[in-house]
Amino acid sequence: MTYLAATVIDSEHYAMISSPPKTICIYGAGALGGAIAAKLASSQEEQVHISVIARGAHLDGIRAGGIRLWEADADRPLVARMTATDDAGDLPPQDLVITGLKGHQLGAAAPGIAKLLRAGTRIVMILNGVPWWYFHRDRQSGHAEHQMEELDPNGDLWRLIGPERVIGCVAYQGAEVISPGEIKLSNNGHFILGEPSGETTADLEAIAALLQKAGINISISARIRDDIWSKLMGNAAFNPISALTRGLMSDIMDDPALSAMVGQVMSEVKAVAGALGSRIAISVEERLERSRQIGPVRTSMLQDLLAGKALEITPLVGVVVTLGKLTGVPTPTSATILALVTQLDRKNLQAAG
Ligand SMILES: NC(=O)C1=CN([C@@H]2O[C@H](COP(=O)(O)OP(=O)(O)OC[C@H]3O[C@@H](n4cnc5c(N)ncnc54)[C@H](OP(=O)(O)O)[C@@H]3O)[C@@H](O)[C@H]2O)C=CC1
Ligand SMILES: CC(C)(CO)C(=O)C(=O)O
Repeated sequence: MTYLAATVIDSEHYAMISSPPKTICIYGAGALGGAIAAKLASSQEEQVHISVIARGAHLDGIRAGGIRLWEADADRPLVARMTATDDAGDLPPQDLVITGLKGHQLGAAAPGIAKLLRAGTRIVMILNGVPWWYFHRDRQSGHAEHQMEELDPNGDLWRLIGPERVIGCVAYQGAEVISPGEIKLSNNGHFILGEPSGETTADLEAIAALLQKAGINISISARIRDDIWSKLMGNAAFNPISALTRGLMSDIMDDPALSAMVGQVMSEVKAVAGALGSRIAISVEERLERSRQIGPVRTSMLQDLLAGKALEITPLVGVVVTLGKLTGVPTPTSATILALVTQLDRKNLQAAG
């Protein structure tokens, strides 16, 4: 396990009652959530209980044959069986919940997630983009505890879950559900975990160790917001542009006009992040080069478009524009892409019925 920056210890944090956690539920066991569930279920001792919340045909697939997980370049899948349901009320309160939901799906799932909580339950939220809890215990922006209505309509997540339970998670791991219950990873990726406060808590270390033991590459960050923005420099550009063009990441990078547009979005995201007090060490040129190395990957937004599902637009694109306005940073390219991809989403959902 690596530590990405110096840490500050602060005793005021939420703590798991059972550490390491004995009951773990993955809520939204899709591409990334399902991959983590399969690895956890295959690596823990008997007394640790892993369950998943999924729905529809994917849930049927998991119930019938477990999660079949194809690591990148594997010649056979890892098969992991676990308790699977679409009703959180079927499960007892948990020590740890890991969400694999998209940012725009969290609000609707909040009452279900709340059923899994008791004092001390921690929640790792795997998310691209700016998360709903972003300003909780934020000492760098001057907007501490600011709540973003567009990410958390009516404040349901803040009220029913509570930002104090959350551990942020940034995923550098490509994944796709390729058939019900079957998941394919596109690389041997890694995940970054961090408390919103920047502390290295006992919970954070216990959860990181648990995931590491399951064969997942984990880093702990004392500045998780910096990591969120560094990742978002890519997703704010590639995800909507890939949906608009139906192109793979490599198709976008091979097109000079599109890769220039990616660079413009990256500059805007970096400027907004800087205005909120984040330190992004990577330059736009280095970030572009890193994205080029990812190769022929279908982004999660393109996967959703092709499946006729709602797109994760607000956390990845809309919030960049909103926070640009909050901080006085111009975001013209992001605003244009936002208008285009919002219309695409509307038409795509109409066509899907
Ligand atoms: N996939 C990738 O390569 C990467 C994704 N990310 C980010 O990680 C996060 C998770 O993405 P990803 O793994 O792709 O997401 P997926 O869409 O693959 O998984 C989400 C799963 O949750 C299910 N779900 C949604 N709402 C509910 C609900 N109320 N009850 C039960 N199940 C529900 C979805 O079902 P349904 O399909 O029916 O909606 C789906 O199976 C996103 O923020 C994404 O941007 C980050 C890096 C890479
Ligand atoms: C493009 C990718 C895989 C980069 O990790 C991603 O984050 C996504 O598809 O949302």
